[in-house]
Amino acid sequence: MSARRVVVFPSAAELGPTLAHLVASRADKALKDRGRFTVGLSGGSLVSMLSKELPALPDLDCSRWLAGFCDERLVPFDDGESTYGLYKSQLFSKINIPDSGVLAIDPSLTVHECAEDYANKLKKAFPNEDIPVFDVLLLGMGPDGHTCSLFPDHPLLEETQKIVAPINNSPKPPPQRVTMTFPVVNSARCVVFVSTGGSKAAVLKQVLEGGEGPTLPAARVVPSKGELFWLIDEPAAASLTVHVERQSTAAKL
Ligand SMILES: O=C1O[C@H](COP(=O)(O)O)[C@@H](O)[C@H](O)[C@H]1O
Repeated sequence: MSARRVVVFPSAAELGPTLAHLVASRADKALKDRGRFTVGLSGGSLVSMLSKELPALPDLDCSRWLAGFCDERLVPFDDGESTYGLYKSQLFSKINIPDSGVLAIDPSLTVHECAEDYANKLKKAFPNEDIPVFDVLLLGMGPDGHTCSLFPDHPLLEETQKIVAPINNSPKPPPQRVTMTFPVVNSARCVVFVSTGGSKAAVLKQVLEGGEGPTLPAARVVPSKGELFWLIDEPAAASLTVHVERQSTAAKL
């Protein structure tokens, strides 16, 4: 386990370019070391940030990228809630990632079949690993402390066998989703949380500093060998007392 780095930016506008540089630098390393770059994407606010910042990087070559989804909502791709649908129209259309480089769910299946099908796609994409080891997982955190579709007090938090699990009763709509489980999340080489806005301040304090009550899902993300970054803005960091790094402009991490 390497040290957690909490990096605070004045606003999301300064944070975005640093996120893009971080992804690009880990992609360069992965391409040199292993000939491909594997990245797990999350939905929510990350979609627009990545879709703005990644295409703005000069010379970004995504031809050997493999992008999966840390979680996905079980809705048709043309539904506004589909994370794949949003990335397809906002990001994949602007970068040179091949269709074969995107591992999407099959939304026509039942939620259980869909989770199994997506797990099989991951196993095929990572044939030499019992648990897929992604180069980078990009995560968000909801105001309740959930990450991926791993929600507080949900039995899925204890899942140790499956690499992808179905969820039928997500407290945040839509109710049916599939999600990577903690064994996959904590096997990644690098995990990057992005959390912005004052609505995240209280939960961020609990996740990063602890407190009473059960450990929130986002606080259970502790990569066993990989790096862990929290990229946050000043409003989200407002209540923190732990050590943080402050950056006023785009930085290389
Ligand atoms: O529902 C979801 O929410 C989380 C957090 O989203 P945010 O908008 O608060 O950043 C997201 O990471 C997850 O992928 C998504 O399915």
